[in-house]
Formats: sequence, C-alpha cells, structure tokens
Amino acid sequence: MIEIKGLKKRFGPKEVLKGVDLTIPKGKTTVILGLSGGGKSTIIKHIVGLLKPDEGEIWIEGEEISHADEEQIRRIRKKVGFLFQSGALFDSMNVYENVAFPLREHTDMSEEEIRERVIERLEMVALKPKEVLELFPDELSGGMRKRVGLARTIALNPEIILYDEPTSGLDPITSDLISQMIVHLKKTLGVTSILISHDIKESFKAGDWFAMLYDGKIIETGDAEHFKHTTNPYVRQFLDGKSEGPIQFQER
Ligand SMILES: Nc1ncnc2c1ncn2[C@@H]1O[C@H](COP(=O)(O)OP(=O)(O)OP(=O)(O)O)[C@@H](O)[C@H]1O
Repeated sequence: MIEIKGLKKRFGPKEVLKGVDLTIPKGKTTVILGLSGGGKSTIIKHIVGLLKPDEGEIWIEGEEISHADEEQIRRIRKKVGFLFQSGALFDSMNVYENVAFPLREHTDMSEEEIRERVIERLEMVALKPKEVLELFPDELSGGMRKRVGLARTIALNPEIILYDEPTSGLDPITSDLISQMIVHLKKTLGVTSILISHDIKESFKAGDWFAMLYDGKIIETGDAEHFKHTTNPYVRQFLDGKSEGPIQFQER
C-alpha cells in the first residue's frame, strides 16, 4: 500500500500540490485523473523520490520515504518501475541492451540469466524476442517503443508500477493493447499500479480505483461505477470533456 499524507509542493510562486491525501490500494491499478498541468506527474515523482515534498509524507509498504537517505531511496527505486511518458529508451542501445540495462545496474545476474529474463519480459508485453532484440529504438513504432519501455520497467520484478500517460500519441487499437497489458501485468505480477492518463476511455478499461486531482487536492475517489455516476461538478466536467464556458476567440 502507498499512502500520501498532506503532500504540498510549490515551484517558485506556484503552489502545485496543496495538501494531497491519497491511499493507493495494494495489488490494484489506481488512476489519477486531472487537468493538464494540475500536478499528477508531480505526485508520482514524489513516489520514486525524484522530488522531495515541501510538507507531508509518502509511505510505501510501511516506510516513510520523503526523508529517506540515498541508500533507502535506491532500495525503494528497485521496488518501483516507472514507465515515463516518452518511453525513455536509450537510442544508442538495441532492444536487448535497453531491457537488460536495469539488470546490469541493479543485480549481479549472469549474462545467461539476463538473456532469459529479457526474453521472458519481451514475451510478457507480447513482443517476439527474435524479431526485436537487435532493433534500435528508431526502428520501432511508437507502440512497440512503449512495450519495450514496459518490458524494461518490469525487468526487475517491481512491486509497484507507475505509468505516466502510457497511451499518449498511440492509435486507439494500440492504446487498447497497452490497457490490456496493464491489466495482464497486474494479474501476473501482482503489482500495485498508478496510472496517469488523459485517456478516459482507456483509464476505465485499465483502472480499478480512481482519484480526481483538482486545484492541488484530491477531491474525489471511488471505483469506476462511482465515477461514472458522480454528481461532483468538477469531476463531471472533466469526464464529459467540457471547458468552463465558451472561449471568446479574437476577431481579426
Ligand atoms: N521541476 C519543475 N520546476 C518548475 N515547475 C514545475 C516543475 N515540475 C512541474 N512544474 C510545474 O508544475 C505544474 C504541474 O506539473 P505536472 O507535470 O505535475 O502536471 P500534470 O498534471 O502531470 O500535467 P500533464 O497532464 O500536462 O502532464 C505545471 O505548471 C508545471 O509547469
């Protein structure tokens, strides 16, 4: 379980998080919904220790991490897989080396064990190892890059996976495949996942639990049924995709 208590974060004059309280249930996929620039990525960066809170606490499996030292952060990061928005593959490395990278960094596995793990993880994300192992990122489609990124994210058997916009820039069919993978990995690896997405349709396919971030706070949590029927005006407006009022375009 992950617990965020009273998390506050300011960048210069802008207070992005104003006291976020959120409990992320174990073994489920929690979706954080909210407007662009609202601070969703800022929340998950705190969970991997990339940012320190101005105030508040982050608890992961009973450990408070916001005051952790380098060694603790390193240990916690091994438990957490982070699928960045861009997929963030190393362009100079082929698929094999990209997926092998965290294994070389964090384990003393032999080359044979690494090869076995890389192949297994590529198969888990429905890629054919023989066909992709030698390819470089610029030879892959956007959807394949995301999947290789996902294979690398799960290489170290994480207990927690953070997905930052995993379907952005993908066509609807590839997006559906990624959502299915999120559900599949939750079941096969038993991971706790957090998903940030603008893609409401895909979020409802992949998510079990939902939290709406608005004006720096979590204003509503619940399951899909609860969100689909909520009468909270901010959540409704977000789900229905309506801006606050007609925009006055400048006449030329
Ligand atoms: N390191 C930083 N330094 C200064 N400002 C930052 C930094 N990181 C984020 N911000 C600002 O904080 C706000 C929230 O950013 P964040 O990326 O968390 O939002 P988001 O909800 O994930 O948005 P999106 O959905 O568009 O990715 C933005 O206004 C952003 O410009």
